[in-house]
This record gives sequence, C-alpha cells and structure tokens, in this order.
Amino acid sequence: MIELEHVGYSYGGGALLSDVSVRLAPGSFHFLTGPSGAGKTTLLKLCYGALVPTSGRVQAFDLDVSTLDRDQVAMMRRRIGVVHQDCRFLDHLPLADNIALPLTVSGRDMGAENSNLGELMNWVGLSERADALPPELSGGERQRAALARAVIMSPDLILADEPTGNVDWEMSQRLLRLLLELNKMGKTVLIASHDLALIRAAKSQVQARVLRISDKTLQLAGADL
Ligand SMILES: Nc1ncnc2c1ncn2[C@@H]1O[C@H](COP(=O)(O)OP(=O)(O)OP(=O)(O)O)[C@@H](O)[C@H]1O
Repeated sequence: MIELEHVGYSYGGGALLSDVSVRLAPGSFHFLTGPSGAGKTTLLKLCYGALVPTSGRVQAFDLDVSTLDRDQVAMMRRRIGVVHQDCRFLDHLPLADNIALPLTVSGRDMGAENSNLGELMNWVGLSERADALPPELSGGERQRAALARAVIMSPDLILADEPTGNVDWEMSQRLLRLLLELNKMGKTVLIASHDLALIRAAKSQVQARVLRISDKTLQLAGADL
C-alpha cells in the first residue's frame, strides 16, 4: 500500500530522516512514535506526497510519488485520509460543511452524499453539533470532526497525526475505538503519537506494529511497549 525505501529527508540543513525503510501492508495497524521534533509529521507528509524525499523512494499504491503528475497526486490523496495535528477547520463554516468539504472540493453530488454525511456525524457522535461553528467546539469534538472529515471520501489508508492530543483519557479511548473500527473495516491505519498509554491500550486490542524514529531512522519498537 505504502512503501518507503531508504528514504532520507532534509528541510535544507542537515538530514532530519535518513535511510528510512518501511512497508504498510493493506489492513495493517501501525503507531509511529519518537521524541518531539524527531520527524513524525514529516514522515506522514512523505507518505501522502506533501513532501518528496531528498533521497530514496516512496511508493503509494504501487506508484512512485515523486513521478506523479498533479492529477495522479490528487487521485492518490483521495485514497488517503489525513487527520492533521492542528485539525484546520474553516471557522466561518458550520461543522457539517467542514466535514463535507472534501466532497464539495472534489465536486461530488451533495444531495446523494447527504445520508453518508449524516451517518458519519452520527458515528463520531456529532449529529447534534452539525450547525456549530469550529471555534465553539471542545478539543474532543474537534478531534472527532477531524477524523470524520478524513474518512468521508472512504480512503484506504488513514494517517492520523496525534489524533488524541489535548483530550482526556476517556476521549482518547473513544477516538482509539473509532480508529480500531476503521481498521476492522479493512482500512490501513498509521497513528503518530507520543501517548504510550494509548499505544499499550491499542496493543491489547489489535495487532499493532510500533515504529519509533530514533537517530534519524525508523526502528521497530521492542516488546517493552
Ligand atoms: N517546513 C519546515 N521547514 C523547516 N523545518 C521544518 C519544517 N517543518 C518541520 N521542520 C523541522 O523539522 C523537525 C521535525 O519536525 P516534525 O514536525 O516532523 O516533528 P515531530 O516528530 O512531528 O514533532 P512533534 O512531536 O513535536 O509534533 C523539527 O525540528 C521542525 O522544526
């Protein structure tokens, strides 16, 4: 599904990532961990083609992302749902419209899609908040809305960047349950997280691989996690 082969990345100074190789198989569940600034967000961006590697190769759905034209990049991104660390909503649009934005942008018929939107808002427990504006939402509501927006195009792969940042334990468990449900539906899931308690909770429920960025490269974390 996604494969990084000997990937290196630099923002212009020294190398941030070096010789990173990993394969996310269809239907797998992964965590990505490592200290703040180690390059977790950067690695996710390399996976969805927002950044092109300085060295090595990223293959997404059997295509080399650095060789794709604009249309192919757009097609590839439709298959990947991203939950951004900062959620990024349009503050003047009601929540339902924010969640539906990927559909609107891609020109899908909203009449036909409305029941999907309703089901999705119900699934994340936000049906009652459809008309709320993003600044009125709690942290947990924002994170669930960001997850709903990431999956509205029915992606095959979900990349979630600290999806439980700034929420309490109960809410982080609720978000984890949603991500586990998506995985049970056959979606591949990669979660960047500092939250070791969350990773341990997930590992008791799903066969998850934990990858850690250390010394600029990616290592499989040991059984201590
Ligand atoms: N656009 C950019 N230009 C230059 N440097 C950047 C850019 N984006 C990130 N960096 C730097 O790259 C390093 C890795 O950033 P990144 O956000 O990938 O780390 P992270 O592991 O996700 O951190 P955190 O856990 O704090 O979110 C940091 O030192 C950051 O300042």
